[in-house]
Amino acid sequence: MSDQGLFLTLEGIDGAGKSSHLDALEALFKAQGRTVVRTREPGGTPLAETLRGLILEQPMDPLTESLLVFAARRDHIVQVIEPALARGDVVLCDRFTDATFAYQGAGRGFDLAVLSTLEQWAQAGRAALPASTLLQPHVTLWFDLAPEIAAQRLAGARVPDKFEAQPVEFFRRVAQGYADRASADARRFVRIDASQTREQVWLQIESELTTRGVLAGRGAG
Ligand SMILES: Nc1ncnc2c1ncn2[C@@H]1O[C@H](COP(=O)(O)OP(=O)(O)O)[C@@H](O)[C@H]1O
Ligand SMILES: Cc1cn([C@H]2C[C@H](O)[C@@H](COP(=O)(O)OP(=O)(O)O)O2)c(=O)[nH]c1=O
Repeated sequence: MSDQGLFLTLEGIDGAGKSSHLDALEALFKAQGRTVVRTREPGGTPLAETLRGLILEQPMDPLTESLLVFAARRDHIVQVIEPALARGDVVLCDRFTDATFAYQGAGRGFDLAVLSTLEQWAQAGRAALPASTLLQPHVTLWFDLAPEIAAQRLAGARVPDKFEAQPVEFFRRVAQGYADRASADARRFVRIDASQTREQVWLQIESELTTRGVLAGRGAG
């Protein structure tokens, strides 16, 4: 029997601490004999990484931002994510469509129905799934942290990009956007209490993945 691919995403507001666990997650799956494709959004292909530079640095209106995010995602899905899942790999992706609904939707206040339409268009005509089926992660680790704490963690940690420079009110809306996505899809979302220490956060991740059978063996998901 061939392995099934596993699509695992990490989400949360900037500074929630998700990037701090990518190395350990990759090592965890590799130790189980899985091939891991580690990637990110916006990005993950040469074209999408070019678009990432524009999205993170250039001022633009919310529709332009959404179109670029979905253009990058289309390329990423077609070139990287679907082929990896078809091979049976673990796709470990730092952000995916939930981030668009949280940042462009809740954060910027852009129309959620238009985002849903763009989501469908960005996935139209893909080989691996029927046209009516949207590619979604199997599991999403949602790093939930109060925006004030995230801002404290980020202060001085790195040069802020366009999003990280937003005021705390923006991140309150983004956090609410994630909470709404999580309650609408409670089976997929795993809430991680990101206010704890790195070690405690990691223990939560391991425990949740084990409980959900994701680490139970090859092909789980
Ligand atoms: N559990 C934690 N407690 C305190 N600081 C943390 C924790 N996790 C990460 N950090 C620090 O917070 C900052 C943001 O973490 P990072 O992993 O880059 O967040 P994200 O990828 O979600 O934006 C970094 O300086 C990191 O070292
Ligand atoms: C995927 C995605 C990211 N973003 C934003 C969220 C983040 O602020 C930024 C990049 O995310 P991230 O890679 O987490 O940033 P960093 O490398 O600085 O930790 O892009 C959107 O606004 N919409 C999207 O659809």
